[in-house]
Amino acid sequence: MLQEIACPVGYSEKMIPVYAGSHVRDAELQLLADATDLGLMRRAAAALAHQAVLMLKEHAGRLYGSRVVALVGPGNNGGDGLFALAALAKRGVAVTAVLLASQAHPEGLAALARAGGRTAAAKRLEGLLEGCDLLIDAAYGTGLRPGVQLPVIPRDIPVLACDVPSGVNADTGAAVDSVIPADRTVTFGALKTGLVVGSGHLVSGRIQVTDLGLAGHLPEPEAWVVQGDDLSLLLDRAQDWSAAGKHKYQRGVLGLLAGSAKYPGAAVLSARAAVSTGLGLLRTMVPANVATALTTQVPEAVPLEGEELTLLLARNRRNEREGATKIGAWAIGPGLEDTAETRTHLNQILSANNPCVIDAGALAMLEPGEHHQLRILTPHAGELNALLAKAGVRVSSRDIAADPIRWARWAAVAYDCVVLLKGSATICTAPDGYALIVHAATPDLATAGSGDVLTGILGTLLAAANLPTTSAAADIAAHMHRLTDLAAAAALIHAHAGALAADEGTISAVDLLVELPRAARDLGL
Ligand SMILES: NC(=O)C1=CN([C@@H]2O[C@H](COP(=O)(O)OP(=O)(O)OC[C@H]3O[C@@H](n4cnc5c(N)ncnc54)[C@H](O)[C@@H]3O)[C@@H](O)[C@H]2O)[C@@H](O)CC1
Repeated sequence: MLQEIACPVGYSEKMIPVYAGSHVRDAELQLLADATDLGLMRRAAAALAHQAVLMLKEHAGRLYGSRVVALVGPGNNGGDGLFALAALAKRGVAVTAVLLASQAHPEGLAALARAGGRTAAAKRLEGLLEGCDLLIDAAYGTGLRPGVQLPVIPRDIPVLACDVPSGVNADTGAAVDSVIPADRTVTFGALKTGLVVGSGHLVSGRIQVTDLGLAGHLPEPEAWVVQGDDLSLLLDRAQDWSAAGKHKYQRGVLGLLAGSAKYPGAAVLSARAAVSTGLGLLRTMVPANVATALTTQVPEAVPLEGEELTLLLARNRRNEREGATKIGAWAIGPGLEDTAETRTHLNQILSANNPCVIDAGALAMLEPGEHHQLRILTPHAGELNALLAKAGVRVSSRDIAADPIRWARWAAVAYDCVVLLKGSATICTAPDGYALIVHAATPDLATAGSGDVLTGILGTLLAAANLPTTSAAADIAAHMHRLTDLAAAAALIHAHAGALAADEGTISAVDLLVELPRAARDLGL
């Protein structure tokens, strides 16, 4: 789902910085050490009440006489909820704070009582939800500890989450089974990691970031969320992308090693995606039984035989000095099966040190520990799991879902390359921790062949980026960042193609291909 994120003006020029929830909490505490009043909480509560008003107008069609129930926890999150209820009560809304614990924020309780709001015990929640126009979830925010059990809220009641949907770990995106999904989340001080990845991303709804003046108290962001209009920024950091005046070799030559009798379509999908993204020339290495289908469906592709590969890789090395490589990058893996021949080709290609994207079948043939390769691995959670296991790191798919940035980073370090972890929130990360997050526009992107399309898009971007081979890379960290930018750029184009295709109904990988040229053009490629 495309996550709509609204930020205050001036919050971020382009990419939206993301911070671990606990870092934001620390920054708030630092700020409070300077100012001991309830200023921050009042500002947070005012923003929460404002969004509640918008939601009431949208869903109930009125403000006066509407009914709002808030789940109020024992900490400051509950305090925010109580002050917000008080503000709503002053505007004629019938408000009730359902107290989940024996204690609640004292000043918040006093403000609610002064405004004429009511409190109720948790056992009365079910009855109070009947006829309720809006539920404010102010049970737990960044202070959540493990082991919480939350009440079930009927799906037809709109939910506004205070800071973080209760049950979500704001540092990681993990969520308890009883998490309360929100239609909208007002988050305070900064966008939190837990809202944009993992399960947290799926239950946060539309996000409104409220500035609390924490700048100067926050550490470096943990990651950035990138959206469609960030594409040019991501690409421009790598090079001049205008195709004007370039011949086909300068627009990029991509080698594709893909396909098998079992998965012939994967090679075709990657090849078509590469060509549709504006590649100069595609050279394809596929098994004989896939070649005919590929030539028929991608007539632009020029087949590459085993012997020619050896010659070409040698020529690549010679031409590098003249600045004109014959194959600029490789896309390896879609539909690939582990055979002796495949391994020979794979090793040949990898030893040439061209920038490459490694996907699907090729991931299973990769070993950790080779250093300084300009590679992007594109696993889904299951493949990441296997990659980590080979590197001696035992985690379950559930662990990965609960803290995807962390495990994607582990793999990036173990394989010393960029990792693009696919998911409804795709995470692109370099070994030094630089990370970008791209949200899928539609859950339908999780369809067979969708990853093959992504590999083709990314292959084209890599080929056109004219990156040096490893030996020429003076500053490997800077190059890893460029690869991360390109990986996120490919994910953005892929996501936008998905959004365009979803406008027409449910989507298949072929629908993505059809929309690719328009998606690339819309985003300014
Ligand atoms: N610190 C500040 O200055 C500000 C904090 N704000 C709000 O404060 C929140 C953080 O406040 P807190 O640090 O008080 O944390 P929370 O209010 O999120 O939760 C902490 C409270 O919940 C209890 N708790 C946590 N997990 C539990 C579990 N599993 N079972 C039972 N009880 C559990 C804790 O014992 C504690 O009483 C933010 O999310 C935000 O909503 C905002 O008001 C802005 C300013």
